[in-house]
Amino acid sequence: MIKASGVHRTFGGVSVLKGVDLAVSAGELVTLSGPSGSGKTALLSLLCGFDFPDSGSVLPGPASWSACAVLPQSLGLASELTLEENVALPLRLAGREVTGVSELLAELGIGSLGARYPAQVSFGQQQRAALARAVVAKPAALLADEPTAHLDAASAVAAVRLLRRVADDGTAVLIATHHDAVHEVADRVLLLADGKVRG
Ligand SMILES: Nc1ncnc2c1ncn2[C@@H]1O[C@H](COP(=O)(O)OP(=O)(O)OP(=O)(O)O)[C@@H](O)[C@H]1O
Repeated sequence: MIKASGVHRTFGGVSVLKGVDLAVSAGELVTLSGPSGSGKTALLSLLCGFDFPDSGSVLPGPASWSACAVLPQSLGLASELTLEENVALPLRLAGREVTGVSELLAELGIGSLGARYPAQVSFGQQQRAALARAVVAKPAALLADEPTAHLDAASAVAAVRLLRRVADDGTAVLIATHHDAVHEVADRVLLLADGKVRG
């Protein structure tokens, strides 16, 4: 479950989020649209506990990869680990068997790059590895910020198909995106504008 109730957040005296309410249930894929600078990234940061609201409450907040996986715009891959090791990380941290890593990389078209380090692949390839890392542990919640922003059309199709399947398998998925291809597979499309969520 992903939830925001009455969330307010001000940066440097500018009120960006002015009472945001939203809820995403297990098995639901919800997209968040809104103009550049409307606060989509700020809201995802609050929901995953990277930041804290001035008032109001959020779920899940700070959590493990298995409870809430995050695909930030900056990706956050560990530079000292190969792509394969990055993707395996949530499973290792949870003490779980490492399985499904090469299948995910292959599904996203980067099956031959698993032994490379992030600096040795393109940003779009890094983005696909970060997506694989976000879904590998079948998290209860998944927050993705512009997950197709750096992908070509074919790679974006594979990414969108994977995100939809993850939701169908029971994860609550919230995606900030400008891409129609992602909105098209959503159960609901929300709009963040003037500091509030509608839709
Ligand atoms: N840590 C911060 N410190 C100061 N201002 C911030 C901070 N985080 C966000 N902001 C401001 O909050 C507003 C919303 O930014 P945010 O990145 O959330 O927008 P966005 O909707 O994700 O935009 P985009 O679609 O371009 O990614 C912007 O005006 C931004 O400058």
